[in-house]
Amino acid sequence: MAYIQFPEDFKWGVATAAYQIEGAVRQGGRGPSIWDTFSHTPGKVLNGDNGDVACDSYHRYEEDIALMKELGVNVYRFSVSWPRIFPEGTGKVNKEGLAFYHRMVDKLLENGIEPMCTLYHWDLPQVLQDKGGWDNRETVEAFVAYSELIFKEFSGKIKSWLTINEPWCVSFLSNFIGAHAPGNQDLALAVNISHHLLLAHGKAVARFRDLDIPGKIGFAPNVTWLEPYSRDQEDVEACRRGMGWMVDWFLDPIFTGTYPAFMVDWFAANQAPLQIKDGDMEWIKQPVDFIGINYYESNVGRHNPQGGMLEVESVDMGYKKTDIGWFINAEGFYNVLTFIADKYGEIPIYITENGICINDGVEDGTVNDQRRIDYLKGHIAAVARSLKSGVNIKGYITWSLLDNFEWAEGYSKRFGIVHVNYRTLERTKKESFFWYQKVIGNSWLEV
Ligand SMILES: CO[C@H](O)c1c[n+]2c([nH]1)[C@H](O)[C@@H](O)[C@H](O)[C@H]2CO
Repeated sequence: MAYIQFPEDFKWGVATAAYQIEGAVRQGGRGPSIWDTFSHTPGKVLNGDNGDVACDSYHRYEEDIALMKELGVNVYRFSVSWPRIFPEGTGKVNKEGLAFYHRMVDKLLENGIEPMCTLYHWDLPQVLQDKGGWDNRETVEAFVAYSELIFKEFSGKIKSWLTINEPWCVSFLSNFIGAHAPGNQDLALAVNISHHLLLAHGKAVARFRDLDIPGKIGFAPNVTWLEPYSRDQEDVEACRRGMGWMVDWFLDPIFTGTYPAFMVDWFAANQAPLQIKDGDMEWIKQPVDFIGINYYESNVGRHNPQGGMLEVESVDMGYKKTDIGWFINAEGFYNVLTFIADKYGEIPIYITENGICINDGVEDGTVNDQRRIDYLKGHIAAVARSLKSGVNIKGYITWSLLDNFEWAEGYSKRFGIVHVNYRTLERTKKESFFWYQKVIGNSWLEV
């Protein structure tokens, strides 16, 4: 049996997000978010599920941290619920909300687990959405004020910060495709929102620097790899668009201060012109200390004039699929990581999300999720291969510690290495938990 040894200082972790695990949506002074509204709107979430209770981690965080301690992780990536801090989005601070996160962060630190805080993981205060949400530049300033409060409140306790989780999902998935809250379907709106998200990110980074907060800050784009079905230029260009609006659109502005021209032109040709105000790009291109990469799947793509706004379609090449229907292809993980390193250089990278939807249930007190083990093994091996190729990867954080509220799919889709019984809220460690525990303990992978 061969082994891949990871660097001595390589970090291993698990990730969650506030709306997906906390519950207690009307407790502790929390205000409503766009996901409270969306999940309570009939037809928006499968089976009418919502995050009202979720995994009840607002009350059970100590049990969750005990699981992390047993697992042996050194990093826990979580998100702060903006409406738990500012129930109205701005203005009056909810002290109970701050106290909750202090309790949780203190418990992590007591257990030798480094907190990695995502400031925005999609739960925008509804009051701000009522004023236009991310389409309104005032929301940018509100985000900076919220970020500043959290920076100051947790300075010294939290030293790894992510501004925004997956701005592609917040802009295009939520305001063009419309599958997530608030559920708009308007490309011009989505392009404008994508710009405001980058502006909010850049201004928050600038404030972090001005306040001289100890630690490092980045953001977490979701990425994919689209392999052209053929060498036809049309297929190659279609795949570049499929990656361009997700990867280059959010990384180019931060690393070069400009948007990728091929996407600016494509959006303009689709009546969605990019509107930038003087000085915006200076704010956006604030240097970051690292980037979080969220990767799940890749596809083979080809040009199809009927293939949606981007004129691209996925070709089923017979790859295995997950229980949410995504293709499994660890090769694509290596390809996109090396693409990012080739294009954006030595920037430190944390894999801030990688995982698989496997809906196996509890049998005889455990969950034999061998397919999840196979996926994690292949994708962690791709990380090792990328490291060997010189990609500056500093850690791997799997999604997720717990089965949780999977957005528009509700509780029907399970990503956890710990099973959650949503009736009893009982946690059950899956076989993948014990497999990951061994990988972390040795910081090596058997291949
Ligand atoms: C298309 O996959 C995205 O990169 C992605 C996948 N995921 C995500 N983003 C989100 O950051 C998580 O909140 C989801 O729970 C998780 C699993 O769906």
